[in-house]
Amino acid sequence: MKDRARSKTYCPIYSSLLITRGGYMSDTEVVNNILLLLFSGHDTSSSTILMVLKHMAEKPYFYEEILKGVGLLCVYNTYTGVGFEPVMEQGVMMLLSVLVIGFVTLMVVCRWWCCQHDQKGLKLPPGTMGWPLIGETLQFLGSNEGFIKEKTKKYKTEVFKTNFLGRPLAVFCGAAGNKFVFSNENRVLVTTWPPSVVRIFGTALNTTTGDDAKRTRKLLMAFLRPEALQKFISRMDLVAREHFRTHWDGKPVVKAYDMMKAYVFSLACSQFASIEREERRAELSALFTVMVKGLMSLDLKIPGTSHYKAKKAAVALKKELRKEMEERKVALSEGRSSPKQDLLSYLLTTADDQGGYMSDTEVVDNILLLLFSGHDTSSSTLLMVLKHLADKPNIYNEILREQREIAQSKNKEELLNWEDIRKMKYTWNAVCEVMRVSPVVGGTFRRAITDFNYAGFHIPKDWTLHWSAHTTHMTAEYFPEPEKFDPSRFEGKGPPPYTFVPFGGGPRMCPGLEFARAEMLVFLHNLVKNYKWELVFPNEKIHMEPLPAAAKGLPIHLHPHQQHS
Ligand code: HEM
Repeated sequence: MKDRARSKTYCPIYSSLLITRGGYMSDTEVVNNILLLLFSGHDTSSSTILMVLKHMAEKPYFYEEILKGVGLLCVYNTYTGVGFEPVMEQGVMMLLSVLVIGFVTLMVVCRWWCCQHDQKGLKLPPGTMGWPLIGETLQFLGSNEGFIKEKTKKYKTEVFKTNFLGRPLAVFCGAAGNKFVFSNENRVLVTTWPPSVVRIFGTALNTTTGDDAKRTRKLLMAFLRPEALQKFISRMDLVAREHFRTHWDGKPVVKAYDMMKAYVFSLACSQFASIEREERRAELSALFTVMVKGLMSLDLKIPGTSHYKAKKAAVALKKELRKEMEERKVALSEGRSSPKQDLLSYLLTTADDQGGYMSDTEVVDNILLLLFSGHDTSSSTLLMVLKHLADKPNIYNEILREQREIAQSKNKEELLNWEDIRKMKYTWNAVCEVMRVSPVVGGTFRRAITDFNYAGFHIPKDWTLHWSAHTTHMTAEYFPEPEKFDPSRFEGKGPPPYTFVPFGGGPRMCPGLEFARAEMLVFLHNLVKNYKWELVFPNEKIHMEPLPAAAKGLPIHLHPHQQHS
């Protein structure tokens, strides 16, 4: 509060409220008093003026009395019913009109000032706060990409403000905005999620900050970094081959999105918790589908609503994962499981830098988070890849050429290895181009932990902040002819830093990037070398749930290559 006294430029209306008898009003008092004054200003004076006009119309010598210099008394008397006779003259009407217009203008200017400046009178980013309570939540959620594009075009600034879920939100635009957000974690901002999401994930990495997050990330990265993943590539290929044998081979039409979800979830189950039985994975997957669907919905605490169902599904999932964990502890103690078997064993047996171990709750919450991440992100990205490749035969043919070369360099039974993944350069560039034009995560949120300035604007503490992939990816300055699909953009050094951000950036960057890259490339290798495809419904609707999902499961006609040739 002392800062307020130091500020030289605060709004004149606010200033008297902020400094009183050597102490300061609390923020709540300030806001309540401003509300009271605006309310009083809104009705009392206008009602009085209304009465004046009414009496003027009825009482003839009212105007003369005002002219005699007893205006205030007249107003009072008029209000209390003491009578005058009407003498309506143009001069009085003008005087009153000026008063009314002046009053209304003052109110409008005050409202504008309050919207443009914070309590200290510092300049906030441009933008509108929408409707009371809901702000611009519906527009933001409805078309995140369109909303941000429109605002960026309108304000032409690196940051604009809006109101999301009843809270002020600053949206950072372009590479400079991304750089600021990704470089200032724990200094001026921290990652944030709605309380309903925090309650579901509990102690997992995405909901922790500061040293707790660093410690958890370090433990997870030991398992997810490229060096550690290398030995799992053959296992991924094995899962992929089995998946194609069971769900694709010999079928003329396949619901590709549903199948890809099953594939990535099988992999996550296998790599993270060695859950291998198909029926068990199906049970867990059904629970995940409910959880993911209601994760970001309003926490209404009413049975039947989607968040209520999501919470119940999360409780059931944690119960199942706890069972897996208890069985694993026994297996580890009896020597039936190795500490390196999968992520579950690794987290149970590996100490952090201080020699401490994750608690059981942390282990379960983090496995839940990784299974959740593995359940939807990569399958949504693959969905977009299949849609793009279906109508871009040139790109498909280049990928086929690369994948055939890799397949022909091995005998039929030999599984893929890390070196093969490294050779899939063109395929990865094409996937990157898909993620540029259709990123499945449009951006995430942070919270300001202190007041700060950005691009000449003041961002108050506790505001929510948002970085956006869509707008950056479609900026002609970074990606010439942004609408054109061109995988060669990623050749050589690729795009400049902070311009291509499908996995976020900085200390909160997606730790599953390498895992996702490997699982998507292994899948595409097995798909493209065997099949070409056509979309059954070329205009099939894509829903946001909250990640892109195909409304009908993306049915495709499969054309095996032998048939073609
Ligand atoms: C194509 C697939 C994927 C995409 C596009 C993606 C994208 C992202 C993005 C944008 C973030 C937020 C970064 C930020 O806030 O700066 C994130 C966070 C995260 N992702 Fe991924 N992800 C993918 C796959 C995966 C996979 C397969 C895993 C698990 C192995 C995973 C695990 C995580 C975790 C644990 C976080 C939270 C990190 C933190 O809060 O520190 N992701 N991901």
